[in-house]
Parts: sequence; C-alpha cells; structure tokens
Amino acid sequence: MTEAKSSENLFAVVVHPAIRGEEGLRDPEARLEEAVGLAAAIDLEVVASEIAPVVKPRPATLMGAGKVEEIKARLDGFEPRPALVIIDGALTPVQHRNLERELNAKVLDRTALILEIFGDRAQTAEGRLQVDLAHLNYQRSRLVRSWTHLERQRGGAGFLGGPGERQIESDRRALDDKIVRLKKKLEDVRRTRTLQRAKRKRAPHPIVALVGYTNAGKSTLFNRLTHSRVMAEDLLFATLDPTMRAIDLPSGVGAILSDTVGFISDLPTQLVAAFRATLEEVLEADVIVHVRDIAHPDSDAQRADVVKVLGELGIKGEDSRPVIEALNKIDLLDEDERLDVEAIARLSQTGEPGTLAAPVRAAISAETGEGVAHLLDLIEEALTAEHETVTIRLPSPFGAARAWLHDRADILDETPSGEDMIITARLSKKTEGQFFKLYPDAIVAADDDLSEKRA
Ligand SMILES: Nc1nc2c(ncn2[C@@H]2O[C@H](COP(=O)(O)OP(=O)(O)OP(=O)(O)O)[C@@H](O)[C@H]2O)c(=O)[nH]1
Ligand SMILES: [Mg+2]
Repeated sequence: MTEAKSSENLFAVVVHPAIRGEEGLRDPEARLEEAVGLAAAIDLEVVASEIAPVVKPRPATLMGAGKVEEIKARLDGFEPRPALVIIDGALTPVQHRNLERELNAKVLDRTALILEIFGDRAQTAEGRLQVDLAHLNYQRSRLVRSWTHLERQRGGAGFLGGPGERQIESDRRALDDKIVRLKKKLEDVRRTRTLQRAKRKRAPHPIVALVGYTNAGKSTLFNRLTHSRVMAEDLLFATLDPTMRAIDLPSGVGAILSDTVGFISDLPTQLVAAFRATLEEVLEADVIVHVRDIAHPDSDAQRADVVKVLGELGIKGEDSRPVIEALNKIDLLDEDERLDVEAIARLSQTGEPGTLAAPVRAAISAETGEGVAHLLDLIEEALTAEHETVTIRLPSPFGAARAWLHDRADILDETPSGEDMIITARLSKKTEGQFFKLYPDAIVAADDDLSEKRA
C-alpha cells in the first residue's frame, strides 16, 4: 500500500482502556460507546471496538503486552487492515510512540481524537484559530508526527513511522513560529469580539445560555425555542461555534438565547484553554440552562463533568447566577423512571432561584416539546428574580451616572425633578450594586417622588 493511500484508509479500531480505580461513576460500556461516537464524528469507519481492562498502567504501552499483541492480531484480521487505533484515554508521548510502533498503525488518543473533531467542525475564524493553536500545542508536546488536519492540509504525507531527530528539531522551530503567529491573530479576533460583546451587553435583553454535555439536546431545544434550524444531530460536537437568537418569553419580554459547544469528560486541557474565550460568553449570561440527557446511563457523571467545567470558568456554587437544569429526553424513559424524574423536578421548584449546586429542574423533551412551555416559565421566573425595577433619584450633575445606567440597564422612564433626574430602570441586582457603589449620591427614590412629579 502506498503512503498516500494509507491516509485514505479510514478504518479504525476503538479501544477503551478501563483503568482499575479510575472508572469513577462511569459505565465502561457507555464510555466505549461514546468513544465510537467520537470516531464516527470524523467519519471513521469503526470495524471493531473493545474494553481493555488495565489493572496497572504500564509506562511503556499503558496496556499489558498480551493485550497489545491481541489488538495487533485483530488488526491483521481485517482486510484492508485498519490504519487507525483509537485509544480512548490519555497516552504519554512514549506510550503513544510505542503503541504506534508495536501495532503498526496510527494511534489517536482521546485528546487527539477530540482535536480532530474540533478541527473538522470549527466554522468561525476564531474557532479555527483556537483549534489550530490547541493542535499545535498538542503536537509540540508530543514531538511525534500526528495525523492532524494541519498535516492533511500539508498534503497528507504518510503518517506512520516517527520523524528523525533533525526533522523533529526543525519541526519544533516551525511549530513555535506558527504558535506565535496564531496567538497574535487570535488576539486580534478576540479584540473585535470583545467590542461586539460590549455592544451586545448594552442591549437591554437578558441572555440565557444553554450549556451541557455533548449530544444532550441543546441545539434541539434551541431550535424549538427560536423556531430555527441550527444543526442538531446524533453526532458528538455537532455544535462548535456559539449561536445566538432572540426569543420571546411567556410574558412577552424578549431575551437572547445562546447555544454553545458541548462539554465532554476529560476535555483536553488544551481545548478548555482554547475555548475558554468562547465559553466565557456563558459567564455573561443572566440565566444558565444546563441541558441534560436524563435517559443516558452516565447522566450523573455527565452532570458532574459539566459542573466541573463551569466551576473552572468561574461559575462556582455560590455564584448568584440562576441555574436551571433541563432534564431532557424524558420521552425515552419508561413510565416509572419518568415519574421519578418528574418528582425530582417538582421538588426542586421551591420558588427560590436555582444555583449550580442546587438547581431548579424541569423535565422536558426537546424532541416532542413536552414540558418546554413550563421550562420557559421557569426561565422567566429566574430572570425576574434576577432583575428588578428601581426608581433612582440622581442629584445634579447627573450626566455620568445617567450615561452609566443607559449603558447597562433598560431605562423605563426619565423625569426631571428640579435640578435632579428621576430614572426608573430595570437592571440586575449585580448592576444595581455596582451602580450605588460608583454613585453613592444617588438614592432610591421614594414611590411618591414620581407620582408627585407626574400629578
Ligand atoms: N428522544 C429524544 N431525542 C432527543 C431529544 N432532544 C435531542 N434529542 C436527540 O439527541 C441528539 C443530539 O441532539 P443535539 O440537539 O444535536 O445535541 P447537542 O447538545 O446540541 O449536541 P452537541 O452540539 O454535539 O454538543 C439528536 O439526535 C436529537 O434528535 C429528546 O428530547 N428526546
Ligand atoms: Mg449542538
């Protein structure tokens, strides 16, 4: 087989190393299935998949020699011989290199696989730059040639066999140069986006962010709520670039809904860093809706992963932002499970705003629409709790304070009162707090201040 041909061979074998003591909450079968899904997300043809129990990780090859032999024999049994082995775990550079040599196949570990998917999906300039940067950093940390979209762009020379030392040195220098250039470009793009964000923030509409594990149903819910058709598929990481649309809440108040990239367990650190900026949009949200696939066997572990990433982004348990969990896909549950989930949801609806640790929950099916109207009510409730209408008396000169409020709040009324200005505004409690700290001369106007004026 020629080298050019080998890069077209998209047959793959997927191995999930189940390391004793590291299984955590997860079901290895579900993990294997997820890994096969990840492989399918970049159009690999998975011909076989298996769980490899690992009692004690070996520094050289992670799995035991017997297991490696077995996988090799398995590869030999296929015609054509699969060119790729996916190891659904983290490999050290040494393990990576040794496995490629011993299996005589290209090996992708979980990080590399997710990087590949992101490379395929990224649409926006920023998304592409983030992925390229993550990829380069990963490559640099390995110093083995990896089968990357960058390499494919270069013409897809054969990926088997390691490069020579001198090649590595010059590759490393080339990588460093590229990394510097990319970082600079990314900064430029980010500056533009920060400006756009600042503009959007001035819009009085509150922002509702959908977050959740990949494939939980965020885009399906987004489409239902916004009557649009963003890509929603049974595909991991179908959405990569954030999308925003306007929605109307039950009372007619407008809001902006944003669909974001899905989370996954063991999200490569390079990618968490790369997508931080994108996910930071979530931090700007007034309400966070965490969409969960409640019919998934690993639903609880997935929740823990999402909560962890949100925590890393700075949304901690005590963060005041309301969190609502949409327990999605209830149509897939049997009668008993469904009653359980509905009871859990009812118990959480205490009238108090939810938090990351103790969210308000709603049982829904984004597919059939069941429960979605109620979810909207809860979103509206959370927004109302978060925002209030205040009437403020601004003593003269009020120019700066007034401009500040116009930038950040929804101004409902302005009435001059002698030298002063009385403003009625709708704003979040946080903004309100900031305002009174900045402008201590402003006072909350007595109710009759306004009526007197108007009379
Ligand atoms: N049965 C059922 N399937 C659903 C429901 N909601 C979503 N799905 C399916 O779940 C799959 C994933 O849905 P998406 O909306 O693409 O999920 P996502 O969270 O946006 O996924 P990523 O963009 O990959 O992070 C699709 O096949 C949907 O049709 C639901 O309520 N019930
Ligand atoms: Mg999506």
